[in-house]
Amino acid sequence: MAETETAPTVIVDQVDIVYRVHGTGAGRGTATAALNRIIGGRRRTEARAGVRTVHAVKNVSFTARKGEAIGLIGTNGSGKSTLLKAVAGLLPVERGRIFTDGQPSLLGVNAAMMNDLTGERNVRLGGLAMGMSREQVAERYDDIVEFSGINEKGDFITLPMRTYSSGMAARLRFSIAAAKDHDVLLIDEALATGDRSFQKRSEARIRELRKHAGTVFLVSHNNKSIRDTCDRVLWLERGELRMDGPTADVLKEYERFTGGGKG
Ligand SMILES: Nc1ncnc2c1ncn2[C@@H]1O[C@H](COP(=O)(O)OP(=O)(O)OP(=O)(O)O)[C@@H](O)[C@H]1O
Repeated sequence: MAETETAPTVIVDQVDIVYRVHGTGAGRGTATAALNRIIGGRRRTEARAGVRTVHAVKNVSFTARKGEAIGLIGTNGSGKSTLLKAVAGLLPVERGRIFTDGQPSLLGVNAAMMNDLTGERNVRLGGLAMGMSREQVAERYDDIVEFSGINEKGDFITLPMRTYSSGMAARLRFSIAAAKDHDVLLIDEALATGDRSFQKRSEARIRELRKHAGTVFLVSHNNKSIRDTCDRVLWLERGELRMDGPTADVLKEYERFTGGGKG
């Protein structure tokens, strides 16, 4: 075995994920064309019965190891968030298997925060939800707020979350989750928000989490964040894993793909 090879934390083995949307009005226009492309014979019956299916992830396999920070890239709708949710155990797979070591924590911009409660209450409840004890939350509270930068322009932490911009809310979410060590931390776009100094703090924290032998996944449209944070990148396109390799190699191909238009 290679000296650098550490223990696997996530194994994704030939995974397919299909969304089924129940409703009326299916089977018209471009939706039909898209459906016909993505569904097999077995599911045409469902389509006729008004069940729309979206084959969001197709035959994806990879193994993640301790200490790795892995970027997930791909154009809109390519299946990045879907794959992350499945690794977090929040979505069932249609085919294949996902093994994870411990309970992965998903940190997304859509993660549940209670808008009518203050930032402070959300930090305390969010910390508990992340598995910290009451004492740990109390001990880390000041650091979490400082890390988030929420109070830089006033005492926002005592105001309800609904008064926050989406960037502030995303920063607070990241700060709560980052206050704890995770075996597997899944981050969806958190770093795309926030100013440069918050991004720098986040990147430094991700490096720390990696030192504590965790694995970090980062979904982002910000190639610079990916470059600064990740040593390996998975590129998904239309649900398929198009490339898996060192960050520089994958980003080079991806930038050629996105920057090159049709050519
Ligand atoms: N809850 C859902 N129900 C039905 N289809 C969905 C659902 N969520 C996502 N999809 C579809 O699955 C496909 C993959 O979506 P996903 O959000 O995983 O892509 P993404 O790469 O994260 O996109 P983006 O970069 O735009 O955030 C898309 O075609 C999307 O429309």
